Amino acid sequence: MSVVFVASSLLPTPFAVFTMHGFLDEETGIEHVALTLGDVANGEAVLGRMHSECLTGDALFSLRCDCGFQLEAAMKAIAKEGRGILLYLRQEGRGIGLLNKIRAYSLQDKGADTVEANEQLGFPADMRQYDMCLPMLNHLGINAIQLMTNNPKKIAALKALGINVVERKPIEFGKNRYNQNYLATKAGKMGHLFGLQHQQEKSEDNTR
Ligand SMILES: Nc1nc2c(ncn2[C@@H]2O[C@H](COP(=O)(O)OP(=O)(O)OP(=O)(O)O)[C@@H](O)[C@H]2O)c(=O)[nH]1
Ligand SMILES: [Zn+2]
Repeated sequence: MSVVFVASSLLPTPFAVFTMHGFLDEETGIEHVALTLGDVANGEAVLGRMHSECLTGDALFSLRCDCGFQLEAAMKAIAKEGRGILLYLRQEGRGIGLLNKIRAYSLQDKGADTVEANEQLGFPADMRQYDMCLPMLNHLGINAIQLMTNNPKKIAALKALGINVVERKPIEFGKNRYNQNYLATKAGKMGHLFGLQHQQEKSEDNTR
């Protein structure tokens, strides 16, 4: 995989003024983004999130999933810490793409769960790769991460790439009546770790 750095700029947000770094996968033409805050290259472990694109949740306020809430919570956590990294990975719909995700949602409207819907379309439940993370983190001088995730497969994939995940930080936000089944399937069929977050963090901000 040939992922190269292209350009950096400031990105003011309601939470902090991040620095935004753009990367290009020269083989596929896919553009990825990293947001950093503070000195992330000083050798100390960095609070981080590797967030896969979810146009519906991240930009269109969808309540079908928890993605947008997790994205906002991660940015807020990094802002609170004053230091951290968010990789925004352009692998929509766990890698099947936006239009196939809409096809999958259509099947879910008829009763399939999120895994069954992918399978009925001929895809595995999760097609994501995390290879692009390594060149992005290397470019930014980061070698150890406190990772915000509930997904043990994400941790395993990053570790397999040689990324030093020193700690997992739960990130449970955005539970609502529309994503109950989605979250239950994540926990039941995909091995996600739920229910371990501190009560205080839960009550902090569950809705936008
Ligand atoms: N195929 C499919 N993809 C979905 C569905 N709901 C959300 N997604 C995608 O699932 C991915 C979620 O990414 P993340 O939030 O980074 O990862 P995660 O595996 O949920 O793990 P966490 O780190 O615990 O959030 C995004 O690419 C979404 O577009 C769905 O019903 N079907
Ligand atoms: Zn989503």
